[in-house]
Amino acid sequence: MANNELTATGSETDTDAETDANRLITTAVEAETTERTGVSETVIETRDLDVYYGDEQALDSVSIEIPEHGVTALIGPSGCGKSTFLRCINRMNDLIDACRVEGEVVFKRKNVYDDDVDPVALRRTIGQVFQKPNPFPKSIRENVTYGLEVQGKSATDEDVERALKGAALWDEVKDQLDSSGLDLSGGQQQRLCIARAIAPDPEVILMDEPTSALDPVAASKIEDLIDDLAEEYTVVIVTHNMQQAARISDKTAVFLTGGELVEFDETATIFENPSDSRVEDYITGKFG
Ligand SMILES: Nc1ncnc2c1ncn2[C@@H]1O[C@H](COP(=O)(O)OP(=O)(O)OP(=O)(O)O)[C@@H](O)[C@H]1O
Repeated sequence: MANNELTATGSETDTDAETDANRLITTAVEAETTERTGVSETVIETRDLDVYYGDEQALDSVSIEIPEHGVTALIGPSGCGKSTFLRCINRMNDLIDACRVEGEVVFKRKNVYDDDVDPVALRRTIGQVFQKPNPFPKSIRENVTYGLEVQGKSATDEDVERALKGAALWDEVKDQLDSSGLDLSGGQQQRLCIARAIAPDPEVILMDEPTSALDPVAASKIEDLIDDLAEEYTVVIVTHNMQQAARISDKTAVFLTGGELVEFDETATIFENPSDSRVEDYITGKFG
């Protein structure tokens, strides 16, 4: 959990730990080198989104406008509905029988829950990368070409090279494209999954804690990659790591227990000057 990471700074008292946590986060915000400023169009908008698993409500009337390009981070304590929210965007929740969605998820002016939306096609336009790298037990090349071939398109060598370069993996694997994707390291496997997600040329990439199963060096490479991807794609990322959110995101949404979206703003504002005292309490480690 982020709290543990933030307080594992050798501080002797809670107050010291809080100060250290704030300093770490502020430094991360200040250190963010890529400033993607300017007005961006909304690409995903949810309106009064409620989600239930059986009788349990997981999201409570969430309305948000996510801008095109850049990185939007979703943070909040365990069980507050971050992954549920992410899965609504490309209808991955359809695969969970007990899940019921009410309200709207508008992607480029179209409600993705309209009857005429094909969820499989939607998931190619809104790709997803999961917490644990999950390459197919196939060659590196086949992992990348899969997304194009299920659309009935033949994938060229150029397509493979483009996707692997886009995922910052090409130089490491260009001489072993026919080896199994499972023989790669964890970090390389995650970049292969990113290459697979970008091969069909999506507009949005959803990432659910994409670095939490990786060592710090591999995680740092993925963070750099996310920064590059955000030039071309809209990236929405769930993270438990507040320093990571501060480092890599342009905007941050804070969810709290009960599936409530409490605050959504520029990342610097969320970490340095949040409006809601519950956000400040969460960020300074008072709960969560
Ligand atoms: N497949 C499911 N079936 C039933 N309940 C679920 C399912 N997935 C999530 N939930 C419940 O919905 C709520 C929100 O869960 P979700 O995984 O979206 O939260 P989260 O903020 O992503 O949590 P974490 O940070 O621990 O991953 C929780 O109470 C969880 O138990």
